[in-house]
Amino acid sequence: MCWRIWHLARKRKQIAWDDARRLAKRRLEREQGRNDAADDLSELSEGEKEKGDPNVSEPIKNLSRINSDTQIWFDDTDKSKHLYIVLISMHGLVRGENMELGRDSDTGGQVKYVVELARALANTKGVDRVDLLTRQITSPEVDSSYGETIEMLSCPSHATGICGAYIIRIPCGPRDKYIAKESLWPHIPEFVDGALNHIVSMARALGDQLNGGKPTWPYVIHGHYADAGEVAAHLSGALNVPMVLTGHSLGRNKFEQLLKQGRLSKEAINATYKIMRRIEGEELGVDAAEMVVTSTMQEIEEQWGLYDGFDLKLERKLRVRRQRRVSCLGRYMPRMVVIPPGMDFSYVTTQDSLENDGDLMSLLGSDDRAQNKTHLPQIWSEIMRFFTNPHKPTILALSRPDPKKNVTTLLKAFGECQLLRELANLTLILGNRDDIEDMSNSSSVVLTTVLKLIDRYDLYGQVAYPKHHKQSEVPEIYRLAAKTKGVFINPALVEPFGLTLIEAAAYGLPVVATKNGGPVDILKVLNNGLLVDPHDQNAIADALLKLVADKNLWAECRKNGLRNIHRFSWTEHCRNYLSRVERCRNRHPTSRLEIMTIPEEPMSDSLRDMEDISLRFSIEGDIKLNGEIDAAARQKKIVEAFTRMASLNSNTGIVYGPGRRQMLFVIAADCYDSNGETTETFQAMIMNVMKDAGLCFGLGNIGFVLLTGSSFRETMQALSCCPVNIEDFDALVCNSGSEMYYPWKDMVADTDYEAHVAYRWPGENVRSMAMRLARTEDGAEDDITEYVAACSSRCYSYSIKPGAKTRRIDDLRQRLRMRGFRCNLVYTHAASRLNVVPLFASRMQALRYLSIRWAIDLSKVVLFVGEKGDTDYEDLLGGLHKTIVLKGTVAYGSGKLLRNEDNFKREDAVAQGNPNIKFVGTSGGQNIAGALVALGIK
Ligand SMILES: O=c1ccn([C@@H]2O[C@H](COP(=O)(O)OP(=O)(O)O[C@H]3O[C@H](CO)[C@@H](O)[C@H](O)[C@H]3O)[C@@H](O)[C@H]2O)c(=O)[nH]1
Ligand SMILES: O=P(O)(O)OC[C@H]1O[C@](O)(CO)[C@@H](O)[C@@H]1O
Repeated sequence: MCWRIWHLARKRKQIAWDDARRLAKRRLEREQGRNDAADDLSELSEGEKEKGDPNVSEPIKNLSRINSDTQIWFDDTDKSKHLYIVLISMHGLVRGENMELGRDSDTGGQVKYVVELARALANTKGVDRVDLLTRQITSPEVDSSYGETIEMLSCPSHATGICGAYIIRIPCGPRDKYIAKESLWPHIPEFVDGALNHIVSMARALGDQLNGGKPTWPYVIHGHYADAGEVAAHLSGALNVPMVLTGHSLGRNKFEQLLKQGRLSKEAINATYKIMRRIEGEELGVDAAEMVVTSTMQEIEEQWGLYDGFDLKLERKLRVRRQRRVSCLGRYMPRMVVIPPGMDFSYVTTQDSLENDGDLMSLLGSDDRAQNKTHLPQIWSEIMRFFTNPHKPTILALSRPDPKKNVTTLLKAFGECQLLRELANLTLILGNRDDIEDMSNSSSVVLTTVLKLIDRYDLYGQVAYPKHHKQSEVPEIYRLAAKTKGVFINPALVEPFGLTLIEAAAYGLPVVATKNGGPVDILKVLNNGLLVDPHDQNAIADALLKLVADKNLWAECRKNGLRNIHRFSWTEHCRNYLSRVERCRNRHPTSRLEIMTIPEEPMSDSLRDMEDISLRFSIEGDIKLNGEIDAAARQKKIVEAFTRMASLNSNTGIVYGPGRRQMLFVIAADCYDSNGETTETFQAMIMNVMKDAGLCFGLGNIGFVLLTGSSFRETMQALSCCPVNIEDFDALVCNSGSEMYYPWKDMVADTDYEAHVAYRWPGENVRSMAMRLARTEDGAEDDITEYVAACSSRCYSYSIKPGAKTRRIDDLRQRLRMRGFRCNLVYTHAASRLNVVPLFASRMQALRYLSIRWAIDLSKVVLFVGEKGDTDYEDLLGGLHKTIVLKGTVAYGSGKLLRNEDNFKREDAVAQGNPNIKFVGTSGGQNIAGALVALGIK
């Protein structure tokens, strides 16, 4: 026993020591990065003063507006915009009515936030349509409403009851399973492709309806939480439209808090919460976002401030340079703005602000109506039945059953404070449950601990913990607590914002709240309660006692909360939000994306679908104009038309350049020998794929694309040894996705594509820095040198000396981020070469670009790869396309230089058992044909 204790203590010490070392190292690296950047940016030379930053398109006089709270949306100009806005909240069970908040740790404030935001934005002048994209879940474990492809959000405040806000459900991952947010990561590429299909169809349909046939691309794509932040980054890159990010809750912060608790090692935290994968999603969101919306200043300074890609001082410095129209030397930081969420006041009544406890008296049996309690909310009796003395004030805690909400410390505080137990009851609303055994592991641990603590302190008759409540009953729960002159408490270890605090204030309930996170800012505005250290149970008990026992303080806090709650308004949020988005719109989709493909012979199905799309919009128009039209029947029709529209692309063939194509075969096998020279397997593999394609489908029906890490010149050289015509390729994508050429168009480079991916490219500014940072500390000067022959304006290539050590991709990317440089990095040629390309350039993004331009359904694309490849190999495996892995074609990959496996594992990036991937033994015809049959495409 002694030995075990000694061993445990030693282990704890070791964890603490390792973490301290890790943190110190990171801090040092960050400091170095910031100093580097600060040094470069410190002087504004005469030359720089002349140069304008290419990323700044707005005139200086407008820039001040972004800092101004007085100028708001549509103060000044054109009110006849037709904006299409895309919001994404990937995880959780999202629906417009009867939300299942608190069902598990995925279903909380964010679900409510995004649905209310979608409604409020759609209700704002100038906004035509808002799509809230989320994951479709068609599992018997959950309600069938989560499997509906489209849900029209009702808007009670709108005269017609609808406002143009929709929830669009995109399938990804296993169709019949609910997947917790921690396990969604490998399915992100599939969600991106599905979302892209939807957005493109919608942009074209809206364009037909409102814009004379010119697609109405999203005004902004807004990702919520790390997972959707990553989705939004890819989508905004694919379309070149502005991106906004809201974190809701941040991984680095959660990680630090969990380490501080000292119960779990870094490895255990990572295994449970996939925290490093999540942090990378957040960093990528910061790389790509024009703007980050936060709920409080604390979130910017103390939470986003922990990220490699953000530094408040550096961001300010860059902003000043932009305002002075001085070059930012290729560095970029997103603008962070505080726009707190609003409250849905439709459930708040004037009674809530009045001193009136009549209903409570009747519930408690002390007035004339005691015999007739039927008019009282059911949930009141559900709570009151727990209490021996229901006349006491109730302390209310309402949260998801998540360990970080820290209700166990609250129970200890209550259980161990005799005076508090005498003065008050405690009500715990912790989601809904039928059987604790059926809850997710973390939720059932919370509930079990709660029950054990109630038993330990013998709190029977003093604590209520009802099993069920509906969303519509939540206002009644706050109301009841207010009527008993109770207090709301949020003791979370860290609370990024805290919607429950503004809800409590709106119903006249004073609060005690954690001092870690958003509540600090909320209480500054509302001044309706006390802040506490959530780790200190005595402080919690003292604060509760103060508010319960001091009638004047209680009344003062109630009054302040009610008086100031209007500061949290969705209408204001939207006006402020749109004004700020308007100021950061420096990127626009290339006009190439506007090309609509016309089927050679118009298909009757397609025409019918087109009619349906128009029908759908006229239906919406009807509903908006005449409230009396039967919304339910219309909704059904809309869904039918929408579903047919979604399949529109797949019904048409692909028509472009050289002719009509039914499918696209994309060759992306990285065939290099150990020296990085292209092997003969490359030519043999191309020949076989083309031969097999011809045998299966007839050559003219298949389009071919090559995706490679080689330069254009090297690619041409390698293909010239191939007994196939270069013109047989419809496109060559070179230098790891940064350049695109069309052999059927005199081999010209697609300059639109280059412009499309160039956004945020630091160009010459990163050229020598990338090389310097890629060397390890103990490396020699000539370990890595520029490989000029492969360089181009959008790709810097570097040779790596055989046997030399270089930094892994994740390490190098982190160092560049710390200096404000945003790039995509790829090791290619069997790790003998590094390509530094624009952030939005990649082989996968090139494929997405072609899919939009040529109106290709991505599920009709077959990608041929080896068993390994360049460091972007993993990116090629996920998505809607099919993949055939040609075994034995690639002997040497670059994968070992991708990332430190301590960070996150391959299974957090690539979906296991993906049915869209088939392996074939050799590239022989029978095998490829067999794989195509197995993939359901022959
Ligand atoms: O049993 C429950 C538990 C919660 N809720 C509701 O769910 C929401 C919970 O929101 P919040 O208290 O803000 O916490 P989280 O669920 O953790 O939400 C995340 O996202 C919110 C919106 O950004 C932020 O306010 C939070 O700080 C952040 O942790 C509130 O509307 C509650 O009324 C219920 O209806 N029933
Ligand atoms: O940081 P964590 O623990 O993942 O949790 C916070 C998140 O939980 C949820 O609130 C559920 O709504 C997320 O959507 C939210 O943003």
